[in-house]
Amino acid sequence: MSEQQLKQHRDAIDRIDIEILHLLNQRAQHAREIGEIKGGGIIYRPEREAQVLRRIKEQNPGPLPGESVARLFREIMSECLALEKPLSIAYLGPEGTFSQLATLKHFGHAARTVACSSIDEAFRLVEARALDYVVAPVENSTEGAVGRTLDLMVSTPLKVCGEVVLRIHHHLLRNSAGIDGIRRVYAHAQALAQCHEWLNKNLPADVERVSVASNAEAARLAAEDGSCAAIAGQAAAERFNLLKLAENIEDEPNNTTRFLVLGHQDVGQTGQDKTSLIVSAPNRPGAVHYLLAPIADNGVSMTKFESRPSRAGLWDYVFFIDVEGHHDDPNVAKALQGLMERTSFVKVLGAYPQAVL
Ligand SMILES: O=C(O)C(=O)C[C@]1(C(=O)O)C=C[C@@H](O)C=C1
Repeated sequence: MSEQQLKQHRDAIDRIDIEILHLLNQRAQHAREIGEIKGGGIIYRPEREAQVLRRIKEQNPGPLPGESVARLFREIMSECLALEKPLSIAYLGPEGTFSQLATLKHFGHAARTVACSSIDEAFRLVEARALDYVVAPVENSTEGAVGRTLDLMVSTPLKVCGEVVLRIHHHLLRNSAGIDGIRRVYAHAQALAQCHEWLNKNLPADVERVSVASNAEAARLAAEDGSCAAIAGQAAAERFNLLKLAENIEDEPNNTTRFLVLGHQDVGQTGQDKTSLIVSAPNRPGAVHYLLAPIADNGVSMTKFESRPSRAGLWDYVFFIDVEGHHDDPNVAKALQGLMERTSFVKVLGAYPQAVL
């Protein structure tokens, strides 16, 4: 390519960048005016954001991939929303955890993310309206449910208004090169379990495995002591300046964690939604089958079914159920009505758009 051709393309990029700049600011001006119309009401509208991102993916002519343009527009909306009112989001800290990554993936980088010392504290701060939303891990594809989040959902007045699905990649991190001399590996219990086979194959049997409160805490400890390693993600590696001795060491290559976003609002329909609910059933043969019949009878698909012992009575269970559709969709509404006729405890946690990114 000649210098002349290069210059022509760069001149075109310069012109386009200025056009994009003006268009971005026009967009932001509309968002600011929408903020004034909302007049102190609810600013964050998950249903509208999902529609914007889905439309962008559908109408994307390329060559940029749909996922990439959706990520860019995620950030554009994040900045536009911050002009209306900056949001503060609680997550299970410290900084550098997968919960923080999930929060940024969902709300974009203009949101203020606030690290909390426990999932309980994160819920409490949002319940007390000190922060706007909480992002809490609810299930991992390899390790299953996050019990504490499920337990909190039974009693919280908060409503589920979104979901985030995050691919989880774990790395073996250390403050110097090579595996020799590692005496101990720190990680969150779930990360240790998710990398169990890799550790068996690749580290000497006498290396101690120590579970700590978070992956970021593991990275912090490994940064301080050269005889220790950590299992954690990219964000923690960067934050604590650690070397990656081995990448993507999770046993299950499609390892994903699903998070729920909770706040104080109801979310409208988008046509591609989920509804989360909790029901209880007595511990009798056939009770669960009888209870769930209205879901199948109304043609509603169940995407999750998780049982947990109820705190109320010995051997009674509560069931965490996700179904496709919004609780205002006619078939879902009928299924819920049927459930309510068959059990004394149904709590609809919320309806929200299916994850777009
Ligand atoms: O449509 C709105 O209600 C807006 O406030 C605009 C906008 C956007 O930037 O597109 C910003 C924040 C909302 O969460 C949804 C969309």
